[in-house]
Amino acid sequence: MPSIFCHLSSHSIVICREPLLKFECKMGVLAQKLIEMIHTRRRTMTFNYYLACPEPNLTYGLSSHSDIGSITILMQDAVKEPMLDAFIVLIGDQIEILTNWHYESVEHRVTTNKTVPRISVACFFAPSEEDVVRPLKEFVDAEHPSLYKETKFCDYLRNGLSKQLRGKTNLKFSSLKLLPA
Ligand SMILES: O=C(O)CCC(=O)C(=O)O
Ligand SMILES: [Fe+2]
Repeated sequence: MPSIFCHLSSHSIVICREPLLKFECKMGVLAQKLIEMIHTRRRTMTFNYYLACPEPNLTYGLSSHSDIGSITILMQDAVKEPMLDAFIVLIGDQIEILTNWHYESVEHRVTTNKTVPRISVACFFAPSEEDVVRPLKEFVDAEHPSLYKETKFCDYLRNGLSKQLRGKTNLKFSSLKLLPA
């Protein structure tokens, strides 16, 4: 079993490079920077098992949230079957902050199924806890003032983990503008 974890963990780094390289095509900058800043640092993985629920409309597997880190690679079993043999790539809050809201972190939730349980594996890539995250200078100018203050990732993480999941409210912790409650 431990070797499966190692295999998944090292492959997830390779998988993570692909979507990050797409950033370069769009922005003409940054892919390497994003890769260096993000994926080589804090890497965690969760294995999720969602029980079947006879009344799925009355419960969530996981309520609505955006991921605290930079990028999440999600592997799902066949239950949801959005696309077999595909990974889902979710942009997390740290990419929203780094790109000064050029890319938005994606709000998502998990629903349950009536009859079958569901399994997923999520690989979370994030800055290291000592990293200070702020919008990269390439995304800040007179027309696009910085929307986020400098935040040590460990403080952002601690704040996020101390709260219930609730939409994109974690971003308030770093935001320089007033966000709706
Ligand atoms: O299990 C899933 O499909 C998503 C899990 C998730 O969003 C999370 O762990 O942050
Ligand atoms: Fe998530």
